[in-house]
Amino acid sequence: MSILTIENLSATLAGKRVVDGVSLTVGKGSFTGLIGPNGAGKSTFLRACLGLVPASGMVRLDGVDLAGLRAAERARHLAYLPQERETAWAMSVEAVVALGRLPHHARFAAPSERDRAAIEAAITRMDLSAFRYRAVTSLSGGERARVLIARALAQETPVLLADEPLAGLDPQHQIALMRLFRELAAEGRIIIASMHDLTLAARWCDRLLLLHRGRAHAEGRPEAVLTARTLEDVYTVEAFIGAAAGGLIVQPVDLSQKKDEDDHG
Ligand SMILES: Nc1ncnc2c1ncn2[C@@H]1O[C@H](COP(=O)(O)OP(=O)(O)OP(=O)(O)O)[C@@H](O)[C@H]1O
Repeated sequence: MSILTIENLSATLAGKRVVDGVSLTVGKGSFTGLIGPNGAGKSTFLRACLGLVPASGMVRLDGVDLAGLRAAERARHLAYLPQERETAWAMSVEAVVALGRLPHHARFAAPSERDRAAIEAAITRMDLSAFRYRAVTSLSGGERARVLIARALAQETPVLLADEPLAGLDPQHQIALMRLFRELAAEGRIIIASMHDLTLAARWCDRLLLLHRGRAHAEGRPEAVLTARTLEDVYTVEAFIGAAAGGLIVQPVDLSQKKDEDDHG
């Protein structure tokens, strides 16, 4: 039973406390949505979990302190999809996905049967077969995003931390990705993904962590976290929250516009 325990995680950047004492415990099979307004600290929280920014607190996977591991070993535990999708070199899609296997074999070693199977599975899952020999630099933003997700999948880690994986994807691929994350969780992985689409977060995540000014403002099941009051307090928007088959629909609305129309109509 894998359990990821994040205790009192804090990070300070340029003298500002950007992540402030955030704790979260998630077990295998869970898909957690990390939500919060721009600048709330979501990316920094994920990067702090990975040891990519100086942080205090503790991140443990099944009791193992991840900060104490060497980079390659940590990469066998945690895969990370960064927010930045730029790729500098004109490598083929297949070669980029294969980079996900680097933590699993000795430098310069030929890919094993297992490596090849993981690369194939990731390419198929991300619907990239038609692109496999294309240079990543020739792909559209959304296609490139899918390549980087495939690279993280090929890493075959028990934990996947994804920073805005939905950004740049069309609705069909957004839903496919949320379904995939649910499947990966059902296979026993731990998924934490930051996102801004609250309806997708509510429908597909089994829990949400809402960050606000670096702190955990709310955490729990989507219905408990996504209340009109919370959305107003944290996002300073009013929202239509409706129940529909498959989960909540959360639609921020500008109620002042409606009021103006009523007043003048
Ligand atoms: N390298 C840095 N130096 C100084 N401040 C930083 C740095 N990186 C991030 N910040 C600040 O930390 C805060 C949190 O940023 P972060 O990127 O973690 O937010 P976020 O919740 O991911 O936002 P978004 O939804 O806009 O991606 C912001 O105020 C940001 O300006």
